[in-house]
Amino acid sequence: MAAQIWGSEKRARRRREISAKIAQMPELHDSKPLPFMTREEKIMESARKLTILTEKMGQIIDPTDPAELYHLNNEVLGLEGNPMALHGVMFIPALSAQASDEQQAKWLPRALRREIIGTYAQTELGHGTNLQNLETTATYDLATQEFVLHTPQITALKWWPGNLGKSSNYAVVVAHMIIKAKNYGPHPFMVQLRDEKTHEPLPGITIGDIGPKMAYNIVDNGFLGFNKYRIPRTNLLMRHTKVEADGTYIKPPHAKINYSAMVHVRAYMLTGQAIMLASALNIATRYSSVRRQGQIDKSQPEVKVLEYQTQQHRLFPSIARAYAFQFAGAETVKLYEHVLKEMKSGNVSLMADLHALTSGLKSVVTYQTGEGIEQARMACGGHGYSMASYISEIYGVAIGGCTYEGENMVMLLQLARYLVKSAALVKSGQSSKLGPLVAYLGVKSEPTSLIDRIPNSGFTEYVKTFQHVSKRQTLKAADMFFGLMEKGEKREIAWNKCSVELNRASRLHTRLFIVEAFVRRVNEIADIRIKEALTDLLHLHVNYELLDIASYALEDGFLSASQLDYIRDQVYLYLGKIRPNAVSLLDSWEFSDIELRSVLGRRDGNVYENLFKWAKSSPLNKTDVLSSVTQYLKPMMEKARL
Ligand SMILES: CCCCC/C=C\C/C=C\C/C=C\CCC(=O)SCCNC(=O)CCNC(=O)[C@H](O)C(C)(C)COP(=O)(O)OP(=O)(O)OC[C@H]1O[C@@H](n2cnc3c(N)ncnc32)[C@H](O)[C@@H]1OP(=O)(O)O
Ligand SMILES: Cc1cc2nc3c(=O)[nH]c(=O)nc-3n(C[C@H](O)[C@H](O)[C@H](O)COP(=O)(O)OP(=O)(O)OC[C@H]3O[C@@H](n4cnc5c(N)ncnc54)[C@H](O)[C@@H]3O)c2cc1C
Repeated sequence: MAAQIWGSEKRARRRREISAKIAQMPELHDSKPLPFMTREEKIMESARKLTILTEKMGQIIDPTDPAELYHLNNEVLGLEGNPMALHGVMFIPALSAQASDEQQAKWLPRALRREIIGTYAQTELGHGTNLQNLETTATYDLATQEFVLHTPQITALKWWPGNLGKSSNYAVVVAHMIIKAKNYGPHPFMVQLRDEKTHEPLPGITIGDIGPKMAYNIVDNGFLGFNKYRIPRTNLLMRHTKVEADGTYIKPPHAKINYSAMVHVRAYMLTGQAIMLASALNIATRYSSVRRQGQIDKSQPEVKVLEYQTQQHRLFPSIARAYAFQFAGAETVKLYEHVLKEMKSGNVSLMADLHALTSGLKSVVTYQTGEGIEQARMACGGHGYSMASYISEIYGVAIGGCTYEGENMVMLLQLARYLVKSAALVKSGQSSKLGPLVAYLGVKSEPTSLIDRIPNSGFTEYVKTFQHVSKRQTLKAADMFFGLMEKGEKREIAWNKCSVELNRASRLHTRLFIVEAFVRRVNEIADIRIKEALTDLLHLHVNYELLDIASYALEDGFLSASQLDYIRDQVYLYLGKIRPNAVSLLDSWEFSDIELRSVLGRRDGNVYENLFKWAKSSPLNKTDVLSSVTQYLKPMMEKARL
């Protein structure tokens, strides 16, 4: 099963080997539980481990393999980020995709050797979503052949970029490029921020940390202002766009090609989200098979809380989602790598499809991951609320994904643009022009769902039902939009008035893709036992998801009330079938105790003793009487007694 999750037997074996090596290297372990550290201590601890990793990485992993690097990071540095998180996640990808060969030769080896630390500085205090209204400017000075970076007002301060505040000395900065008074829109520039020897900010740069956040507090998300700060013309990233010495602008082959670093993260973050969901579920499911509370049959002893159907209903559909996201994420990464290769050789025709797909997936996956992790926390009762469970930290980190790389509603609306264009093709009789991901929009469906009517139909009838609801909602939302325009409404106003319906279509389309990716994977599996376990999980997935969106299928009578009862019964049937495999389905992800950082989720199940040990190690317990008591509470009580 680990081979299915991680992509191959070799990958699963390598993960195990890497975890085993890390277990033998105490210098790479947290020196004390992260929840007991201050933010400064955590950053220091992370930087300490990061430096050791830079030295010893080659002994543990193949540093050129992104999957091994990701695993190493998760084990050693953890989910809360690290002082170089954005260096790998966005700075290097931005340089790789947007810098010319000559620029790459100059900067990439230094970045890869970690001679310099970089980040991606795009979002500002006043604007994150609407890139057209970013306010930082890069004005070309023809006389000196330099760009002059400037922050005209407070809202133009860069705000949020990870590791910008304190750790990075370089950044890819996105600014509006102005040449001879003409604004060419946002473009990426390579900018040195700090002196390489002293790490002091360079003259003309104002920089710092934006303060503590809901989670990710090891990352120094920062602010950045420029006061007429000059950089050479050749620091504009010039793989696709060029500016010649005389100010001549050579436009890129696709208007949005400079957004590729964002698409990179949107594609790769899906499996990251799956891992976080599976981690929280691993903790909750293991704990649920240790925790005994109450009886189902009063004549029997107290049961493990995992025996309660409500507990299973709370956890198991999310287990199925974690697998579904991992499989859909793996497919998306493959597609991304393919499109990137094509883009590098000048073919930009697949960019729109990839943008639409990753926009929808990013939104649905992060939202449902957040939901699943929060349910996992509640499933652990009181102990879930303790930082000893570590679930709250996983939650805080995971839901950051609903916001970064494009706020979820906004990204769903990006997919909706693609769906509406596709609907227009269907309506004008040009269905043959539909791309493969939306081809179903042009296919006539049966009048009613055949779920429960065709024995042994596998998952075909389910897929058809998802296709039907997605198609219907897409065409309905598109009709609403076209209808408003026909009545004379301006395009943008009409769009806004339909945007809730449009986003519903985007969610349904994305959920269909996730279901299809799960079905594709299960169909590929040769090993009978693995196939059987995953088929059970897929049954739960399709029935649970369909129940969740049933109103769309009921409103036009595609599903009947009796079919809905059948679907509900299937959910209960598969909850029971999955119960014996539940812990194993999560243990198959092979998270080590070091990686999980959870007292509740320990592999050995020795929860209570370790919770007590953990509590005793709280800094508050270093002394029996705190100074808050001697200074304030004790005098207060004494005064009251007089
Ligand atoms: C490697 C492992 C990674 C794992 C990750 C794990 C952990 C992560 C840890 C920490 C966080 C890390 C990073 C976070 C970093 C950031 O958050 S960076 C900042 C991200 N910011 C955003 O995402 C901003 C969101 N806004 C936008 O993307 C755009 O502004 C917009 C909403 C898409 C609108 O753009 P605009 O230029 O104004 O669009 P316009 O209306 O002019 O045109 C729309 C058309 O453009 C097409 N389009 C847009 N984007 C793309 C694209 N990327 N590719 C292709 N096409 C694109 C769009 O489809 C429209 O086409 P039409 O034909 O007109 O419909
Ligand atoms: C943990 C974290 C890490 C980050 N890292 C980085 C980084 O490394 N580099 C970087 O540059 N940035 C980074 N960011 C910033 C992040 O990319 C932005 O916050 C994000 O893109 C959302 O933009 P915003 O803050 O402007 O939200 P807003 O756009 O202000 O969103 C507020 C509300 O308005 C709605 N809204 C906005 N526009 C529309 C619209 N057109 N239609 C409908 N609704 C709309 C949104 O849906 C939302 O409900 C990070 C953010 C976080 C939380």
